[in-house]
Order: sequence, then structure tokens, then C-alpha cells
Amino acid sequence: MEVSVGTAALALALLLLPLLYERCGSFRFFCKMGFYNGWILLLALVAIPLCALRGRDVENMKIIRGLMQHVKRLYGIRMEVRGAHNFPPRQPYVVVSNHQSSLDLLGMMEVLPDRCVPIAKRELLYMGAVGVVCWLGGIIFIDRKRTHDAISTMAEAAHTMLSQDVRVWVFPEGTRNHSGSMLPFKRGAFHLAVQAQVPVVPIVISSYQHFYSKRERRFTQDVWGTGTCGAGG
Ligand SMILES: CCCCCCCCCCCCCCCCC(=O)SCCNC(=O)CCNC(=O)[C@H](O)C(C)(C)COP(=O)(O)OP(=O)(O)OC[C@H]1O[C@@H](n2cnc3c(N)ncnc32)[C@H](O)[C@@H]1OP(=O)(O)O
Ligand SMILES: CCCCCCCC/C=C\CCCCCCCC(=O)OC[C@@H](O)COP(=O)(O)O
Repeated sequence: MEVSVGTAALALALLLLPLLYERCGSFRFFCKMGFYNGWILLLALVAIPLCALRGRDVENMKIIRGLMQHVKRLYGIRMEVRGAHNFPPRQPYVVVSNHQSSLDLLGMMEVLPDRCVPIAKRELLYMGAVGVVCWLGGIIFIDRKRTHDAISTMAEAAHTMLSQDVRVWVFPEGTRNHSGSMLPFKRGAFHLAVQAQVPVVPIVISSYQHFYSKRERRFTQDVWGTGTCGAGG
């Protein structure tokens, strides 16, 4: 039986990859994050036709949330939610929350209230299917480099919150921060709450330093991370 060089190389790679995954933490980290992004992209492709039936509508966030909720299980992450009863039941509000990495999506989808949309940097719009889903979910996009435009978008959001009974989720640090402390807050979330005359609901996504670190390329499976989201009114 003849085996071509290509087939032999493929067989060798297939044998070596699991070994590399087992032995090399950095390789494992990149595989896990690659799968995270790839899986979300795939979920976005599923979500697009479902959300498109309604068009751009905050109710689509329920579909997005529903499709995202199993992702934590793929990574052995167990979430513990505290204080969810503190969300005001019948009025719009501004959620402010810390932002460590793209894994925060898992914490957000665990507690995302009905009719609540995040404010996101406009670059997310250009992430292919993910951008399309974000748009269909009614996510509010701001251009962080154009403060004046961002302020107008947020003024519009204040109006929409009241006229369409929408809650808004803001990461007031304005960027991801995995340092263990908080960056100084940007002011937009608080202007928004004052303009709409609605309460601010703080949420903390607890540090996942013990199971995830981008800097150290560590994303372990053996330690169960507990994302704690506490809402205080
Ligand atoms: C199943 C399918 C799956 C598919 C995919 C699933 C995806 C699911 C969706 C998930 C999406 C998650 C998205 C998460 C994305 C997270 C992010 O993108 S974080 C980055 C973007 N967010 C923010 O930046 C929000 C926070 N930023 C602000 O609020 C800022 O204040 C700002 C409005 C952007 C302005 O920024 P900047 O100029 O840098 O900073 P400031 O110092 O705060 O403001 C300057 C100046 O302006 C005044 N001001 C600010 N806002 C207002 C306002 N709304 N009204 C009036 N004035 C305002 C502020 O007071 C300052 O003036 P001062 O005189 O110095 O006080
Ligand atoms: C045609 C282009 C195709 C591109 C395909 C890209 C595929 C990417 C697939 C899935 C990405 C899933 C994660 C999306 C949500 C990420 C939310 C997030 O964490 O955004 C970062 C933002 O908070 C702060 O940004 P910076 O820290 O300031 O930077």
C-alpha cells in the first residue's frame, strides 16, 4: 500500500495536535479562544434569519441570549448570580458594569434583562455575521473617537429608553480591562441616566483571573470559574 507524503503529514499532524493541546498551555489557550469566536460566529449565522423576521428590534436580544446561554457549559464555567431581584421591575434604567474581556458576554447573557441593549463600539458592526446580529438586536453603536457623535447617539438613546421602554447596558470603563482594578469611568452612562431620569443599576462581573488570563495565555478547565453578577438598585 502506498501512502503519499501529504497523507502521512496529515496523519502526523492529527496525532501531534492532541499532544500539543495536552502539553502546551498557550496552544490550548488559542484553541479555546479560537473556538469561542468561531462558535459565536456560527451562532450568529443561526441567529440572523431568526432575528431578521422582526427586523432591528430589541426583542431580538431574547433570541441572542437564548442562543448564547449554553456557551458557558462548553467551557465548564458555572455562573452564580446574586441580587438579580434588585433590577427595577417595571421601568427603564442604565446598567453599568465592569468589562474584563470578551468572556463578559457570558456573564451579560446570564443576567441580561428583557428589553435591554448594550452600548458597543461601532467596530463590532464590521465583524461579519456578529455585526449583523448586533444590529438586528438593536445594540447601540458609538464611535468612541468622535465624542460629539457619541453624545448625540446617547441623547437619542435617552429618548428611546423612555418612548420604547428600553434598558441600556454600558461598560463605563469604555474598554476591556483585565488588570483586576477599575479604570476611571467615562461619563456617558451617567449623563444618559440623568437625561432619561432613570436609575443606574451597578453590576459586577467577578474577576475570572483564577481561570482565565490573556496575558498568561491561561484558560483552565479544571478550576470552575464562578461569574458573579450582583445587581444593586
Ligand atoms: C447568538 C448570536 C451571537 C452573536 C453575537 C453576540 C453578540 C451579543 C451582543 C453583545 C455585545 C456586547 C457589546 C459589548 C461591547 C462593549 C464595548 O464596546 S465597550 C466600548 C464602548 N462603550 C463605551 O465607550 C461606553 C462608555 N463611554 C462613554 O460613555 C463615554 O463617555 C463617551 C460617550 C463615549 C465619550 O467618551 P470620551 O470623550 O472618551 O469621554 P468622557 O470624558 O466621558 O466625555 C467627554 C466629555 O463629554 C461629556 N459627555 C459624555 N457623555 C455625554 C452625554 N451623553 N451627554 C452630555 N455630555 C456627555 C463628558 O461629561 C465630558 O465633558 P466634561 O465637561 O469633561 O464633563
Ligand atoms: C468580515 C469580517 C469577519 C470578522 C469575523 C470576526 C469574528 C469574530 C467572532 C466572534 C466575536 C465574538 C465576540 C464579540 C463580542 C465582543 C465584545 C467585546 O468584548 O468587545 C470589545 C469591546 O468591548 C471593547 O473593545 P476594546 O477593549 O476597547 O478594544
